[in-house]
Amino acid sequence: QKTQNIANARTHVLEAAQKGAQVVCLPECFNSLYGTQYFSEYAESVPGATTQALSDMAKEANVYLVGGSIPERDATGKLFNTCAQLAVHRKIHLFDIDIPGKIRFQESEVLSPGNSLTHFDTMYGRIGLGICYDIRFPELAMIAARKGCVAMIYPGAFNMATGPLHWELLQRARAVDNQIYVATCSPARDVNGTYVAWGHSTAVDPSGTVIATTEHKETIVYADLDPEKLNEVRQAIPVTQQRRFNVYPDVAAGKQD
Ligand SMILES: O=C(O)CCC(=O)C(=O)O
Repeated sequence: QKTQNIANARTHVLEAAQKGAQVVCLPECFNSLYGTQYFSEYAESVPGATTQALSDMAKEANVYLVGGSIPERDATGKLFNTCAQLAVHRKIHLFDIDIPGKIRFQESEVLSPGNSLTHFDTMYGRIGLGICYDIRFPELAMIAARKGCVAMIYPGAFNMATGPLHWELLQRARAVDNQIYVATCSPARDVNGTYVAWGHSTAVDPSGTVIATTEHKETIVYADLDPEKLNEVRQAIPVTQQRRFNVYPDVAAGKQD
């Protein structure tokens, strides 16, 4: 299954590149099944076999590749949900929720959280990373934007309960608050799986408009990042220059608790 998932990723990365994509993102847990019962079985070291395969396919396709995420096992045996290509981002906020009658999921039963923010530089601008549940925490995108990121990318797998409620809303919120692009990449929906993903990989522009999206089947979603659009939005509604950190010093200081 893992080998097949990696081969499938390679096929799609090459196809995306062939159609002109320059930055490509894979879904959350793209090489494994998603569920606390599966992470240990699929986990591997970073760097490891999957990250090597990602490097190879990025080179072959000649793209910047955001490697979705994979279950990672570190040297001490701890497990993480990790995006491991270009930059290593370990999911900071573990997905622990309990909506009675709908969904209970406790990543923290088996995973440990990452403890640092991640961004990387490309020739198209600086890009920030988060994984799925991380998108619910506006601080990541806010800090990324303040560090000059033009986009946030979130590999993610929302579900049938929270997907319709919040998936698009959160992307548009992160985009409009920070006047950046936001892109998400979800696994396709498998109704026979133990975790049924919402799908709907999407891209949102800095004005908060959805510029590309899809339903729940396997596909590739394409969008253009336009530096002019960033300037236009930031000049028209200049909130990025109008912040008054002296009025909210806690935010300015990046206060923890
Ligand atoms: O925040 C949600 O509703 C879903 C999050 C999730 O599926 C994840 O973090 O993997």
